[in-house]
Amino acid sequence: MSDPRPHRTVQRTLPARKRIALIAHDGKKDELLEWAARWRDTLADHDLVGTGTTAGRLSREIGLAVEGLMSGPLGGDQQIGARIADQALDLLIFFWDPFAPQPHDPDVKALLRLAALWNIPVACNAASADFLASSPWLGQPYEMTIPDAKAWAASRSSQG
Ligand SMILES: O=C(CO)COP(=O)(O)O
Repeated sequence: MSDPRPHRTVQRTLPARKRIALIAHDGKKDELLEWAARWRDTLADHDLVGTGTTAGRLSREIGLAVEGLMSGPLGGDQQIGARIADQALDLLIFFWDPFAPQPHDPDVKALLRLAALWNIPVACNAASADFLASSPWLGQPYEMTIPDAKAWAASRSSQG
């Protein structure tokens, strides 16, 4: 059986102006809003995207420009995941609720899996988000490694 794990990596440079996804489950939305209000000026220097309800509240209540995708239970987590796979997202701030099972838990798991796979910095609560937002790399290009998708596809097609 083939090794189910990509071994080769390539370099990816995250741009100085980051594309940041902001997401919160209902039980965590107030916490995310509070956090985003504290970091408002920092966040305003980057391109923000969010799942529908979260993005709407960030725009309305804090005045941040946030591109709103589909609401999470309707596919928004998957849309964010697709951006990760396309290398079109640089940071994920996702306050998921450890106390509330979601009807779309498989989508949440899929999003977190893609973030881990593609080496995306992720914050899951206010403290980890503070660390990300205060990182010197937030406003600078950042070099990192990601799986080599071409080598992965080539090795799998040569086995078939
Ligand atoms: O459910 C979510 C993430 O899994 C968030 O979606 P909303 O921002 O639309 O509430």
